Amino acid sequence: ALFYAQDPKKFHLGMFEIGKPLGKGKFGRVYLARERSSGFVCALKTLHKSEIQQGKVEKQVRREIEIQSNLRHPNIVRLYGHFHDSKRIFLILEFAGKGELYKHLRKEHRFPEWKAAQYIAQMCAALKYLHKKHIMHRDIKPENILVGIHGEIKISDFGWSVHAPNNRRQTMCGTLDYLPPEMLRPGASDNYYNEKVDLWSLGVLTYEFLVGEAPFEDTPVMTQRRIAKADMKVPSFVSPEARDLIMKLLVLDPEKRIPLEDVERHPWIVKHCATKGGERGA
Ligand SMILES: CC(C)NC(=O)[C@H]1CCC[C@H]1Nc1nc(Nc2ccc(C(=O)N(C)C3CCN(C)CC3)cc2)ncc1C(F)(F)F
Repeated sequence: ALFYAQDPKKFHLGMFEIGKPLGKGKFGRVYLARERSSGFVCALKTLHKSEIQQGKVEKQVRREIEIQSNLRHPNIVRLYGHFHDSKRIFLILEFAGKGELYKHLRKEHRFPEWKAAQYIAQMCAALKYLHKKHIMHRDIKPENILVGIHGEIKISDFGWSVHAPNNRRQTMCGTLDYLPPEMLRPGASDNYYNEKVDLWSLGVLTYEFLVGEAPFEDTPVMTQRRIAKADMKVPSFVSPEARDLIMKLLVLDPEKRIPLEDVERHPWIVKHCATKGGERGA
């Protein structure tokens, strides 16, 4: 709300006091920043135009800005505005006080079931919000999730998100671990997939939170083969309820994956997430 004091069209670098670097994004650094007149603290993500042009990702960046600017959800990183100078594009983003989820996961090796269930419930809420707008994220993984000051999680990086249905083939970069089989299937020019791709990735995320590694982690060739057959083993230390949810999300046929409404009501989620007003009599 602080930003609305300014005319949204006139953001510029001089408006911000730049603080410590928060880390490196894909196309440039991210800095802690404070908007001078309001004192509002945010994250300023810089994208180098040269690298964007080389990477031929202008369209993706424009889409990321267009999509994320219109999203308002506690489990989605807010994009308040953007501006550019001769060399860089600047995204004015919500500052997440507890940083990058994947760093917490690496440090803790794996999350206790109560924490994993609460994170998955929050992911469900964010995905329900996106899917209602017919937006599929398509790149759900720990690296794209941040942690807010109260321990709540926030997804970001909408570079791969698109409005469903989508029958264009995009070249994916980075890890294959989270890709659903229908995005790996070769050929089929009318290759058609929809937001159910995010359900598969939610299953991979649940597995990785509880086990500490992705279910199909292997060499790239083997990973693709194992995804295509949903070939994975759930270790015995994972509770039967959690295993049940994972097996209902990692289903080859997108139509047979458990919908988000049923994920929210799943016994493993209900057991660990006291929903407000949902409590049964003690
Ligand atoms: C989803 C996307 C793919 N990821 C990103 O963009 C990454 C790329 C680099 C930073 C992050 N982007 C953001 N990070 C924050 N908060 C934040 C980050 C790092 C720390 C932290 O651990 N340190 C400073 C530590 C403190 C201790 N020292 C030792 C190491 C760094 C603490 C808070 N808020 C908003 C953003 C956002 F996204 F809005 F830009």
